[in-house]
Amino acid sequence: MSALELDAVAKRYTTGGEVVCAVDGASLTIAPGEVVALYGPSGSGKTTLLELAAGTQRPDHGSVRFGGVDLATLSAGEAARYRRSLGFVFQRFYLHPGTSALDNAAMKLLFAGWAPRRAKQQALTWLRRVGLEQRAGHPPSKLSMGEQQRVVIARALAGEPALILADEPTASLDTERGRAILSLLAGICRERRVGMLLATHDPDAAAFADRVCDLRDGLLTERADHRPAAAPAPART
Ligand SMILES: Nc1ncnc2c1ncn2[C@@H]1O[C@H](COP(=O)(O)OP(=O)(O)OP(=O)(O)O)[C@@H](O)[C@H]1O
Repeated sequence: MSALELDAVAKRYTTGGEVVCAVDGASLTIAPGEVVALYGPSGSGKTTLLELAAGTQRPDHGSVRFGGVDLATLSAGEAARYRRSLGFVFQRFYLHPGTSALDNAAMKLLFAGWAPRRAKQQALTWLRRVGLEQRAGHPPSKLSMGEQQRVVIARALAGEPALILADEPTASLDTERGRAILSLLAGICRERRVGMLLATHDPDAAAFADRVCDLRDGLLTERADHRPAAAPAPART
């Protein structure tokens, strides 16, 4: 069964009498462990589609289902629980500056009510998995951009997410570090059977996806001839 299914989803914004069709009848499925890129220029509707997938926006038409359940039918509490089950990886890291990589990676678990010791153990497991165990005690200011994004990935995966929503996750990184991060993230998603919707305007990032959907003015077209890029050699980030 598909993890996420968008069926003929449309979303318009009206501002000052002007109507913008941000997403125009998009249909898309993501299976567990599948990495799907939304590739398009600024303003093409990528973030809106991610928000529809997260349930933070409601479609004007069509449906968004997760595990077969239409998000529109969820109560406020169920919708909040669904959002908590997602892992978010953004261009900006949103790391807490005053605390260590370990505390940052554990933060979501602590908010979710995990006991501190267990949360830190889980966070450390994921920092180890992304190659940052030796830097666990460092605050974000003492980490490189690539290392900070690895903390974000550890934070997202520590909660054992049902789905990862990534919005331009490599935009703050140079090409080599971006490739290393994407390769790591895509590899973990496939290994853990977690689907990922990856919004990007970077062809290098899209290349790591199993499938690529081109977005233009809210219209989505899946590429028929896409083949995922091979993982690059490990690089320092
Ligand atoms: N809250 C909003 N109110 C009005 N218009 C909006 C709103 N959010 C997005 N839009 C418009 O919808 C269209 C799609 O925007 P969206 O942010 O989804 O695209 P994007 O591909 O993610 O762009 P970017 O890469 O620049 O973030 C754009 O024309 C944008 O101006």
